[in-house]
Amino acid sequence: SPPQSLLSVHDAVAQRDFEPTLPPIPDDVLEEDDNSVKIVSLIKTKEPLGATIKRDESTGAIVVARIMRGGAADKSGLIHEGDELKEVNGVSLEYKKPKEILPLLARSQGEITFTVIPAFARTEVSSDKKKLFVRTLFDYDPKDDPTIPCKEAALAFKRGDVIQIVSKEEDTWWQACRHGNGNTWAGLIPSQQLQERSSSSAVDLTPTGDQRSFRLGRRGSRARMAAQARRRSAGMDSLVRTPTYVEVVPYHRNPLDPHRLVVLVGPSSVGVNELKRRLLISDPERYSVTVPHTTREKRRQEKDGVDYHFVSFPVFEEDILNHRFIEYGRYRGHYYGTNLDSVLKMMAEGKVCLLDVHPNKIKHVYTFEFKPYVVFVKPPRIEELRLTRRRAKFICDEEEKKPVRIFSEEDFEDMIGLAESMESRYGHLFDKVIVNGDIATAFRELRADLDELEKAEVHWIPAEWICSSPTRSHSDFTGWI
Ligand SMILES: Nc1ncnc2c1ncn2[C@@H]1O[C@H](COP(=O)(O)OP(=O)(O)OP(=O)(O)O)[C@@H](O)[C@H]1O
Repeated sequence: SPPQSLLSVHDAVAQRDFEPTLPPIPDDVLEEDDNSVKIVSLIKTKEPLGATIKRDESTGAIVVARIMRGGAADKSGLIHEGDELKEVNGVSLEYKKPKEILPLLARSQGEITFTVIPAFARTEVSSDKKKLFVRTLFDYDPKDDPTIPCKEAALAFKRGDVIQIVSKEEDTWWQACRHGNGNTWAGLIPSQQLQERSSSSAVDLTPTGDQRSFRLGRRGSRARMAAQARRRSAGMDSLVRTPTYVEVVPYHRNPLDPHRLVVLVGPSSVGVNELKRRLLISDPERYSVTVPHTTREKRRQEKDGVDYHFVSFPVFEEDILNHRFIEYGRYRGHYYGTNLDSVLKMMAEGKVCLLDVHPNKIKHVYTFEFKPYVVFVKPPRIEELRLTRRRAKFICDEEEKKPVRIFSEEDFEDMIGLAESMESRYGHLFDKVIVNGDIATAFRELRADLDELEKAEVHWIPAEWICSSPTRSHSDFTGWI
């Protein structure tokens, strides 16, 4: 039994300069998970304990990353790799970063008490980590599905819902249940293979040539003709795999973590800038945008780092080669661009950074470091565009004689067409869709959604952010105790 083995550990190590003991658990400590919590005391000398700790990115827990062979922690036999540390000398580690914990430990000498959840107990407690969760990328209503073997046994869902897959035994029908509403029974859903096979609709994969420029070239008549040609050829292009499900994992945001990057995308002139502007003025303390980089000369009234980051050609080009630019372009002989470092800077300042890019740029920030929350701004139906944009003017092309003009029917059609191709091509990356009909309504909806994001206990983020990031250097900070 555990006490027996601990005693023998005690005997084995009592002669040395540290002394593991297992004191009784005080009544007031963590009583809700009583049987999974263990209190461990070690006597610490000037020597380190011989362990490293890190923060588990998906749960936010502080866990033992490594036990160094032959070190004090190792010899005690009381702490193991994967154990979660809850408290040190009665001080809760919740929301603490490894680098804040290290001084706590460095200061202590003599008896040092850890409250831990052993790794074996943790796997039961947080077995959510083992479960398979997916975000659905299509609407599913069994009532409209003639192929489902039993409509009553099916699970309906809306695109964007998070569901748990409980069985993949059959190739055609999987079993899934909703997360968190207490319903434990599962329902049938189409398997990935089945869904891919049954939706034979072609998805337009043509590159959408409208590089959403950052305030530089606007779409001129040539671009418009190209857009029309693209739309005509739509459907003749290669088929893509239909988006079905994407694996997600829970992420519990530590209040001290940077805010998620908010990426706003949408067809040109749909109103992305307008919404961004309203967010910024609604709460300038909270929201911010990045300062672009440029190689052009600083004008007298401009401030470096405020209007632009003014850099030389070689510096700019080196950053291009190092993939530091999310997007960049040349205008009148000079480079302009949005650099990853300026995004990180805003995030480090505790701001909600708003980034406005073409959806084909999302991939540059599609990592755990940025945790992008992607909002797609979509035009309403054409009737509503006509009504709401009656008086709106937009910048269509700086090269044209009349760079600012009112919307034409053709502009509305282009906007809707582009929105459709963006949605079919990048829709799997969108966390939220806002229809920008009436601007006040769209803004309210966006603002409310971002407020909710701030408060959310669990964020469902793509599993690929956790699994395939080899260089999570600073978030996977390892502290040496
Ligand atoms: N819901 C709306 N109702 C009326 N006018 C709108 C609405 N949304 C945006 N506008 C107006 O439409 C014009 C274009 O909007 P905006 O500049 O925000 O587009 P954008 O998506 O940022 O375009 P671009 O990518 O080309 O810069 C602006 O004059 C803006 O005020």
